[in-house]
Amino acid sequence: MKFEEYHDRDMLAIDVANVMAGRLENALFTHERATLVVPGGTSPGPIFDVLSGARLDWSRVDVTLTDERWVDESSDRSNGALLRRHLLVDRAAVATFKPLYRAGMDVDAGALDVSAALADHLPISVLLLGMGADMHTASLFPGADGLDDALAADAPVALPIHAEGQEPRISLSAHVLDSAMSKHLVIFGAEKRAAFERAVDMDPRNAPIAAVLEDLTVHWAE
Ligand SMILES: O=C(O)[C@H](O)[C@@H](O)[C@H](O)[C@H](O)COP(=O)(O)O
Repeated sequence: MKFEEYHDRDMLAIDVANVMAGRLENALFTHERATLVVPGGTSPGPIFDVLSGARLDWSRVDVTLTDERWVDESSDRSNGALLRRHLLVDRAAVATFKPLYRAGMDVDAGALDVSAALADHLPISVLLLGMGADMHTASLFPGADGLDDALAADAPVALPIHAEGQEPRISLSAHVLDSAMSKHLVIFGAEKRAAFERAVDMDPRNAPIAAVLEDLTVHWAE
């Protein structure tokens, strides 16, 4: 695991976007298509704004999310809508977006459908993760209903997660995230840095980020 510290969030966004673009390009040298998986939330937007302009063959890139709130894209809670605004624009507009939300399905049925839809697009070529101060990543929240299943080695690709205070969520499973070829975590601020430093020695059931540490590069700014 590597820990990269940046002078500020703008420098981090530019560098992380550049690293991710380079890893996508490398994947496309040896594979017909590449799979890019990114989080929602408030941290990654500036990275997307830079990455979307990267000069690479986006027509051969499949983009999906680490997790999604089980809401329509018209909701301001939708991670899919966030991607359409910030990542699937500019040169990246021609990438193939594979949303996790399924209108007309409940999250259980949706998770089965997503698992089938993503099976042929694994392993992930480039993964960007976020993390909460509670050490959750994707929608793998400590104490959530569905977390133990999502941490299992034989977990399906995607699962429903029900966490206190959250709308129903769908999340990629820990082993799918952990098996990504290039893995990056973006966290900001002292609280999340301290939480991450505690998490590395914790049980993933209490600190789900601990389930995806292998070969992870952490990108941090105040
Ligand atoms: O649906 C989401 O919210 C994200 O996918 C989630 O996994 C996010 O990465 C963390 O909650 C951190 O969120 P912030 O970047 O907003 O702190």
